[in-house]
Amino acid sequence: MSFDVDVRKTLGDHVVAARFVASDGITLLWGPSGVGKTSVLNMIAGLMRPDQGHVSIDGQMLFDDSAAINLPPHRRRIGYVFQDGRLFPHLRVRANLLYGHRLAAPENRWMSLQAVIDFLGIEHLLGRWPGTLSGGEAQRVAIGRALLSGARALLMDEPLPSIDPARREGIMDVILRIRDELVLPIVYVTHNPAEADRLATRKIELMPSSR
Ligand SMILES: Nc1ncnc2c1ncn2[C@@H]1O[C@H](COP(=O)(O)OP(=O)(O)OP(=O)(O)O)[C@@H](O)[C@H]1O
Repeated sequence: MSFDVDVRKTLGDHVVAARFVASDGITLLWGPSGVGKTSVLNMIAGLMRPDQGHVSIDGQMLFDDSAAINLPPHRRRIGYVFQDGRLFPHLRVRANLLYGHRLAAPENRWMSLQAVIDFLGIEHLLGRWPGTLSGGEAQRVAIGRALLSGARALLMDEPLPSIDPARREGIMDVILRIRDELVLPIVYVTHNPAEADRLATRKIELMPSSR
């Protein structure tokens, strides 16, 4: 499994640009605040359209401006885990987990609900409302929802700062197990050097540039 990303977009006075090829492991996007890390994740996910470039995963072109290819987010099979979890507040944990699973084509559902529950240790949370979860619990559910959607890669945008420091270690272990046991490639954004050193297989440094 590999990413091939070469994207460029002008946002106001800034030009956001990133170019990398990444195989398995955790690819860290690194750089100062405002350089465009989240924008690059959004371009990979299909939530923001690059002005130029391409995004492919495992040889399948997801975006290519020169060939007018631009797959919508739900057809990219890329899971996105946000800093704040973003669970659906009106659905219990079980329904949140199953949301993307029901929409995924059966042949892409490579993990069952039970396998995800066991992997993340969240059996006891299934009947809870998102509003009652701790930051760490909510983040586990968000990761579970991404895995159940049939994702072949994950994007993670600062998934740890919203979590109580005592629970961060547990989520970091989950992320390392996703890398090593599930062998899913992850593109990861953090500002924390210790987290970066612990997790990064490779580091892509984004440089500020103006137009
Ligand atoms: N939709 C948009 N329209 C205009 N400008 C935008 C848009 N989205 C982001 N920007 C700007 O583009 C720049 C890059 O933002 P982005 O959030 O990608 O940076 P970042 O590196 O993730 O920052 P941080 O580390 O602070 O989260 C910022 O100057 C931001 O204000």
